[in-house]
Amino acid sequence: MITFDSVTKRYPDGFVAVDNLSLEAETGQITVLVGPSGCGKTTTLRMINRMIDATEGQILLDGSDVRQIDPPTLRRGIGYVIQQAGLFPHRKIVDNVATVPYLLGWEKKKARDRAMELLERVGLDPKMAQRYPFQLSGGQQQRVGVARALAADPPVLLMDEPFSAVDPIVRTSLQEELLRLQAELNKTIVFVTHDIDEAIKLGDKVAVLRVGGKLAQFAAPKTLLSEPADDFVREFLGRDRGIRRLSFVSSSYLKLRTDLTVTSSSAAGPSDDAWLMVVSEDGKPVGWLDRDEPFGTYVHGKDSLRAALDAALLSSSGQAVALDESGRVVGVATRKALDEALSEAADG
Ligand SMILES: Nc1ncnc2c1ncn2[C@@H]1O[C@H](COP(=O)(O)OP(=O)(O)OP(=O)(O)O)[C@@H](O)[C@H]1O
Repeated sequence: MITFDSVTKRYPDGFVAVDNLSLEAETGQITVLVGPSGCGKTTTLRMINRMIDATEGQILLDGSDVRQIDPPTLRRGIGYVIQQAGLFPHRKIVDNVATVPYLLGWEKKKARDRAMELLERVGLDPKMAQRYPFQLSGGQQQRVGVARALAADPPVLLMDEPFSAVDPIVRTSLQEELLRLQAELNKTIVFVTHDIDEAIKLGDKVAVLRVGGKLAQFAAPKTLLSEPADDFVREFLGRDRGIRRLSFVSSSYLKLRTDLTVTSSSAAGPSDDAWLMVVSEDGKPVGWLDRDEPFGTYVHGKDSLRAALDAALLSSSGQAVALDESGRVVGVATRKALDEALSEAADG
């Protein structure tokens, strides 16, 4: 766990970049620092590995004051990923990833084997290992940056806007990759971004900072969206806060109709105006009976209410087709069911 205890950073010119910050970044979780430009995110992050020293207060790493640990020892246990990866341009990818193991005196083969294993882990083709950084795309370079930070298996990972220099599609896949990796590795990650959507997607907890380095709110994404502490946080979260909050509401509350499905073999014409979902022999959705309209599906109980609503909006039926995890139809969520679930979500 990383504990900030009343930490202030005053730069030599007197400027206060971080003001009396107290928060805890839990072990094995992703803690995101988010806020507008200049609010002190990078300063906060760099005080953890002592690239910058705090002026007042204490930062504790599993109970030990980081000021009492000499910086090289401290940094051995802390991986660091920055924007645009910061790779060494004249070193091959494999050697970039093996940088820290080499510094730690690992034998060359062991260091390279570790680098190859990590390249695969972050989703890169092993063929990339022999290339130089300029021969990789921005997204690939970021993956290498993550692999390099993980090379010595540090328990803590600091990430400073690591995905902000890549296009939105690559960015989404890097975010997903990070969540997948984190599910396996359980690192203590402190992640800086100015993008609130990224913060909400990645953070177990999110610290919203305001200019002047003051903590505005520190909470789980769900709480931020439902109970922003003040107008600054509310505005920073943006306009569609209500819709985004549905991402944290389970679809398991939706009441399903099982009488609105028909099997392909028994399908007859519609008896009334109801939209009936035709289901194949093996339980998969085929389409609406006698209506050439698209349909949307979601995984019941696993996907969020937002996903179910999105599925419903994909056809003029206004209904979402509920599947189990193996893709078999378990029922249909009607407009009425969605409406009820939405009112409950609005209350809660
Ligand atoms: N060495 C320094 N001396 C004086 N002021 C500094 C110094 N370094 C940073 N600052 C100021 O401290 C404030 C916080 O900077 P910091 O880089 O931590 O912000 P940030 O939230 O990471 O911003 P961004 O999102 O733009 O990267 C800024 O106003 C910056 O100008």
